[in-house]
Amino acid sequence: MVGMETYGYNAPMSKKTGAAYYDVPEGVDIRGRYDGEFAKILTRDALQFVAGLQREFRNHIKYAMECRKEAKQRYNSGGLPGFDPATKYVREGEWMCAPVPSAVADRRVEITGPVERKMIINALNSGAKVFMADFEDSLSPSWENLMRGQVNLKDAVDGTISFHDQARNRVYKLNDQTAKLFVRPRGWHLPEAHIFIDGEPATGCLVDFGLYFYHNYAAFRRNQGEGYGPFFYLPKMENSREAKIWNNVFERAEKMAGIEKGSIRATVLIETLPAVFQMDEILYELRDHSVGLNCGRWDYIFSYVKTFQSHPDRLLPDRVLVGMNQHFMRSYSDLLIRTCHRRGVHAMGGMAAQIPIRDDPKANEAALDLVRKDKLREVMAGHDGTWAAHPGLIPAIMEVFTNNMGNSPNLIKTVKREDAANITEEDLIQRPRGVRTMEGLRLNTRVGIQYVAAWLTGTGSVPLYNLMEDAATAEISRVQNWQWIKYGVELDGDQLGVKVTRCLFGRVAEEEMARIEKEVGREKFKKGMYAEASKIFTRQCLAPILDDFLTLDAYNRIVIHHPKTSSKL
Ligand SMILES: CC(=O)SCCNC(=O)CCNC(=O)[C@H](O)C(C)(C)COP(=O)(O)OP(=O)(O)OC[C@H]1O[C@@H](n2cnc3c(N)ncnc32)[C@H](O)[C@@H]1OP(=O)(O)O
Ligand SMILES: O=CC(=O)O
Ligand SMILES: [Mg+2]
Repeated sequence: MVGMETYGYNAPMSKKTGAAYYDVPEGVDIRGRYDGEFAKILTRDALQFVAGLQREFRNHIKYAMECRKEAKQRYNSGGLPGFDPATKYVREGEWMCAPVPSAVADRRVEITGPVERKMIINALNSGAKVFMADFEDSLSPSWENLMRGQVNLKDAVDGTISFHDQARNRVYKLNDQTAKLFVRPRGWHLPEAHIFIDGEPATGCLVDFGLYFYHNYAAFRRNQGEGYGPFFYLPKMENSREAKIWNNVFERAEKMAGIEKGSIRATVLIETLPAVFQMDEILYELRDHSVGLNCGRWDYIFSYVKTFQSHPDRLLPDRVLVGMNQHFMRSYSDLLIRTCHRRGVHAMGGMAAQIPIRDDPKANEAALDLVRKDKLREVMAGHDGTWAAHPGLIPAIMEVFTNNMGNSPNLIKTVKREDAANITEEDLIQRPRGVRTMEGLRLNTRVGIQYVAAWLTGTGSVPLYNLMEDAATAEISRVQNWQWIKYGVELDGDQLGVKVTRCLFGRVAEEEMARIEKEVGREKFKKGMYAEASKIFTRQCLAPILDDFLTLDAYNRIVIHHPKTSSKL
């Protein structure tokens, strides 16, 4: 029998097995591993709150997911996404979002990263104005990662977080001045298979939001938000009806906490193609709770392919060629700026994928230069701030924004971008230009497999070939391969007339696996999950019907139920 102290003081213990289990409210069942630290998060009251959210909103969420399917069918039958005539009055109406709280008026550089303990401390200390703590693109959503993430965030908000790196004998603690914390829960589509509510897996984002909100709203408002908060980033929405659900979730949370309506604030990532036609509508639904929109450029590219999966006339060139200089990407960023500033909130830029290259000063300078150029384009266009993937990039990005923003904390009032009012539906979906090459196919495959291998072993963002890779960038590799195979595209950049076939892809996948083994070394390759990753990735690239998300299939491989030590339904 395991001792009580291992499990935390008040843990209920099974008479039969002597094992501790979570104390859950009626209808809630926890199937994840028991841990005394997790039990401080998974309290009866916090779970009651999450279950309340699930019960109130589950039918709305199901309906919203059904609507996504309907829209997909329309696009798959040749339809194009566009502005909704029924909500013209919202787009043309004169209304404003609630004023931006002063605690987050200045967001010129935001660092992002998974909710890992050391990274949270480093990010909060990084000198960035905001830290976006991520349960999404950069986190592999294992039970351990999610629950440790909640523990870490609670300690961070309390100000007590520390980390002892034993190998380096270094202790990490928070500085006096830290970045403001935003938390990004998962997207609506992801279930949390370790928590069942009324016999069904909980909605992942309601678990992330609910547990974090419940445990932190009071301390956050005291220590971070100057009376506002907590603050959130909301990912992967496709339609304003999804924003409306979030708005209702926020109102319910505020009521439970007894705090003013409009306390919670959120920035929505515009990172699906359908959502770019709904930006006003999304802000409108969240107008009491909004602090802007963000150009989630990587998922946006993924969504372009997904939306046009049945449109062989809109195939992507090599992934490296799909940047912000493509007309459809620039139009999206410009319209986002105009929309946000017209409604009085931040228009945030996106992530440059470059990271510092430690062992090659020349390559490092070239990477930094690309980041500077990308950020200069953003600030000159009117973005109020942007994302950094790594603390080493912050000084350069800060300098670019500070030198070009004047003295104000943001550009909301000063850069209106009225010219962007002329952006048309066609501008927003214009075919990307560029060539396709064998190296493009190979790189997608090599990156996709290595990313999935990392994800299966608990790491959701990795450095690969000097770039940051996460779930969004890996999705581009997957769907681009799928699209090229499905339509048998010619690799026109190589001038060899080679067409992408299932057979060619099979050979490429084999050869790239051999290359990965060589690069990572035989030992690591054997111990890692490369074979499983290759199976998942290649199956999805070859699937007759495109899977909606890479991580939905892979998720089944990281779910670990512990029926003996968990709670009882
Ligand atoms: C498409 C999107 O959604 S973008 C947003 C989601 N993606 C992300 O947030 C990616 C965030 N970035 C990362 O995860 C990391 O930077 C990686 C994986 C790309 C590279 O990480 P590493 O290989 O650890 O980088 P590196 O070894 O250079 O790190 C140096 C130090 O910086 C820290 N660091 C690196 N990135 C971050 C970060 N984003 N936040 C905080 N600290 C960081 C490391 O922890 C390390 O700290 P230490 O010196 O105290 O040990
Ligand atoms: O979440 C950000 C993105 O680019 O995707
Ligand atoms: Mg994203």
